Amino acid sequence: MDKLTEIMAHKRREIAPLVRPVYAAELAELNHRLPRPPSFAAALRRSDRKLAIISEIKRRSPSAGDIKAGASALAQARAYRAAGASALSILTDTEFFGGTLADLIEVAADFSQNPPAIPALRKDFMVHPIQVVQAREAGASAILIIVRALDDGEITALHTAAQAAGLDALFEIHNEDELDRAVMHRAKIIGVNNRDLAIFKTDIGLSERLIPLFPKDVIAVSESGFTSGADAARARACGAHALLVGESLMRAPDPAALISAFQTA
Ligand SMILES: O=P(O)(O)OC[C@@H](O)[C@@H](O)c1c[nH]c2ccccc12
Repeated sequence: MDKLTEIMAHKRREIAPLVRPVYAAELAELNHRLPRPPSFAAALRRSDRKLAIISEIKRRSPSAGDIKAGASALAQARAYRAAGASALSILTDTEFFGGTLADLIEVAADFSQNPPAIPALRKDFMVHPIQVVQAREAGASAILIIVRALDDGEITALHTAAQAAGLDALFEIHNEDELDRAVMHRAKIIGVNNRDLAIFKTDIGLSERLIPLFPKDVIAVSESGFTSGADAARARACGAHALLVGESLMRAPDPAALISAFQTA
């Protein structure tokens, strides 16, 4: 069994006790009642032509092991914001990545009380609309849809729920077939994960192959494996609007210097 399959099996077991029908009316009511989160999509389209940097809070991962065990999500988020990050990606999976939904709640609450708020992606293995309810309540601006991990019915349910709740969706893909599926679902934001989650090999060449095939109106994100301005320059050259960066920023003694190197590549 590859790692993604293992993670998805665990996630389905983890959320099983929470699963219940989630109707459009409930999501619309939630969206109406809660303050509107900052737009994730808008943050990725910068007017100054710099690359948008989605900065990730990730304490550990199956591929890297411990990255920054015990890191404060709030301190990390504040450092990223001060460094000019366009958006955050907050891992909320505990078992494999050492994050929690409480990390997202803490950061979103702090940012809304002490502006400016930058949008946060709930980075988790979404399988059911109940996780969209959680994301909206926690203060997220977007959810992740990993195309390879889901069937088309699940994708429709998640995407429809996200739209009803006022959230954007980042569709994550690894090959041409998954790109076709994301486009069929009318994805507005598509990310190429340069890391193959089955075997943990990272290759920015995957973005160079796939991003030029995106429809012109889609926001293009290149995810994983960025450590230098030279890496970022490759993503920009093939048409990426945004980079999703985790490990190198978590480890950086000065995230601001690295973010600025990525932005101006
Ligand atoms: O730490 P990196 O190599 O900069 O990668 C960040 C991000 O792309 C990666 O964490 C990621 C991409 N897709 C995911 C899906 C689930 C969990 C994690 C991820």
